[in-house]
Amino acid sequence: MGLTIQMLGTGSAFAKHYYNNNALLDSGEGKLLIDCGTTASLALHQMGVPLPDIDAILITHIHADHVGGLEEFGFQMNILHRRKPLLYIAEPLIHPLWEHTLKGGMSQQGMIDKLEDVFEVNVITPGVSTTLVPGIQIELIPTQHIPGKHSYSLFINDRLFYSADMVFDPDLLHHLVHERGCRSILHEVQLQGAGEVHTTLDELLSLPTPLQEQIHLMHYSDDMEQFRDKAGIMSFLEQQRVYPLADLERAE
Ligand SMILES: Nc1ccn([C@@H]2O[C@@H]3COP(=O)(O)O[C@H]3[C@H]2O)c(=O)n1
Ligand SMILES: [Zn+2]
Ligand SMILES: [Zn+2]
Repeated sequence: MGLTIQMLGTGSAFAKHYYNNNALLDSGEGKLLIDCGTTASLALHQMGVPLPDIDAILITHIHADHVGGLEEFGFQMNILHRRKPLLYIAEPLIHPLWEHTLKGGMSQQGMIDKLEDVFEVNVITPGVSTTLVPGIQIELIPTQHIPGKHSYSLFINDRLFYSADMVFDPDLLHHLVHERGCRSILHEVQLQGAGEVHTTLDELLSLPTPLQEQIHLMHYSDDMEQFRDKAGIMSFLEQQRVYPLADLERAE
């Protein structure tokens, strides 16, 4: 079986019709969860995926729609399943994830006082393609989102670019497609307004046609249906649909 990708949700941080923009990659040999937002455990429940079936979690950046479900995930796995989930994370995210996000809910005197007490923490180095679960290699690519906050997009199996929340970076997209063999792009999109911390639909529409053909849109707001015919040849990913990676790639 080839790699499949299933979005737990495709919504922006404020969406109510769509769950948080988190993804489940399945190589057939292992499952990797990309981000674990506030709605992750409910979405996984609806998808029929028990938490212990997930082999590892990878975090792109610290916002609730990407890490807000880690407390429940960690507690469920530790308390109900007696296992520490494997957490892949870039080193600069460890301190803010524990001190600013999880510690308030998870710390427990004499038992839990650091991230490693709940998760099996594996640090991954940006710029280095690393096998996280069998059949899934990820390279973290630092991308800009919020000034002063670290955020990492993903290059998966040397062929799929998965944007974290990020401002428009056309040079990176050109580089990946023309020099790195990238064959499809899952890109966050902000449908209306100025893209101060996100990439707008208008910015993506400014890309050359062959690049747009590779782009599938995610992390969109509740009014997405009004934009279906305004996105040109770019398509909107559907939450919880299982996409074989090959189906996301443009026919040559
Ligand atoms: N400077 C900021 C910071 C945050 N935000 C909004 O808050 C959301 C947090 O999650 P997100 O998915 O990164 O989207 C962010 C913006 O909608 C924003 O619009 N501008
Ligand atoms: Zn987000
Ligand atoms: Zn964000």
